[in-house]
Amino acid sequence: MQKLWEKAKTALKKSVPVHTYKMWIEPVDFKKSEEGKIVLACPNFFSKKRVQDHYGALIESEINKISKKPCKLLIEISEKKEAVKKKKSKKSDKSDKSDKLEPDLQLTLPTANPPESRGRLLRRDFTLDRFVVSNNNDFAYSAALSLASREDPNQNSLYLLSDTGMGKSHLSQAIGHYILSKRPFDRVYYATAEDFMNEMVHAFRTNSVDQFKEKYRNHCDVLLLEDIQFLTGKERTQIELALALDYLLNADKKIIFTSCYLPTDIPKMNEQLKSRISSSLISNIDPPDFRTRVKILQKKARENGYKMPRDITDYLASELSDNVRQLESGLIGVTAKSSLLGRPIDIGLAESVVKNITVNRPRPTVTIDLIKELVCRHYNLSIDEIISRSRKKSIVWPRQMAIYLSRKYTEQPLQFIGKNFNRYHATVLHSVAAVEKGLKGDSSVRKQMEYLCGKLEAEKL
Ligand SMILES: Nc1ncnc2c1ncn2[C@@H]1O[C@H](COP(=O)(O)OP(=O)(O)OP(=O)(O)O)[C@@H](O)[C@H]1O
Repeated sequence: MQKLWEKAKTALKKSVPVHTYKMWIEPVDFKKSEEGKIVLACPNFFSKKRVQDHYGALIESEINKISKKPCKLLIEISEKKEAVKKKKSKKSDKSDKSDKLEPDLQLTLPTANPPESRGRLLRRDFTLDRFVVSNNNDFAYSAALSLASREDPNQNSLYLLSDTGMGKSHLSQAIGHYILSKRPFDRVYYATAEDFMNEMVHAFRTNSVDQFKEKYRNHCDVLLLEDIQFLTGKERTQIELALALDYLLNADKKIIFTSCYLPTDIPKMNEQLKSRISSSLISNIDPPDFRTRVKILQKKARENGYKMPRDITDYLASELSDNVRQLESGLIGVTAKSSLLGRPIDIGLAESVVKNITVNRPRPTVTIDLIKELVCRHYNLSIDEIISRSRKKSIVWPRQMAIYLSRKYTEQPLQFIGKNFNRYHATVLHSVAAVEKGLKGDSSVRKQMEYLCGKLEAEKL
């Protein structure tokens, strides 16, 4: 039967994505077999639940295919963990009769003292299990998992890039949890760039610079550093961080940065730091499409025990398209309102919640198409020319103006604007910066802008 499980594992390896196999199936061991039953052992409660819920049927069918007879699958937690759990509960509180293992606690369950806590605490709910993977984020997800599993020895750092509320923090913290679950003694340090700066300033004030440097350079195995764009213009902090990164990268440590800007688009960032950060694998998280938004809402509703009718998740997903944070706010709003007012969850209730969330949105009368038309008319170009690959100055400048106006008036994500002009979102940022520069130093640019804005404002009214 042991052999049967090994064979089934080989078959499963071909039928699920690599990261799924590595994370969930590979750690499962054969435990025993009984009359018509096979018992497998998972390393902890969390993986047991995941394997059972998501892959149980698939595993059972592979086993049946190989053994050519029906075999019932049972999944248990491996005895090693059980022994640790029992020892722990005996030691801690004898009066506590509860044998239930809280799902969240299993994330680390080290067998001895874990390393001292460093930086901010990881949010307990920001786990891989709760992260919906879809076409908007699958590359970022796979890259993060590959970094955490040390699949590619040359990949030591990852840069997660997205507009606000798209899941950068969730994914980076989930990787922190994942690493701790696999290697409980890794020193995972989670901080924002602002935390880093504050700690540095504090160290200088209190004559403890050496400890500060030591901590980041020699006592950290994994650094999760959020909101790198905060360091714009913070020269001293940039120098210190660049030095710390040298130490970490030379020592093969793992780093995940998050930001809403590309490293090269962060203004006032010194070249040393920029080049170190730019050597990371840069992975975008795009805005989720409608189907993904529905999936996220359904998953979050399930996790929180909310009963959410399908027409309501569809409605919320179609109305709340800015980011995932907004979706969550819709979900919480609907359930809170329903329970506080004792009203059933229906479209009327959902509409009243959505109205409050979108109340500050500019009226969506100005569209990218309208901006393109206006700018083309003003500069005497065709729509084809403005979205072409042409680098002619007479086309590049109007294109940059149109992109700038799209950013200013439509509140569409960078990627979406980029797509409308056949460009990557980095070009959008570049165009916005170029126009801003022109507005500062060139009165003719200001005049052009005033004219175009006047036209668009009139359109809005
Ligand atoms: N793919 C996803 N699956 C499940 N939840 C998600 C997903 N993406 C985002 N979320 C949820 O949306 C909320 C916002 O995500 P998060 O804080 O990670 O965004 P962010 O990109 O780091 O935003 P910011 O740049 O503003 O810090 C979180 O509650 C997170 O759980």
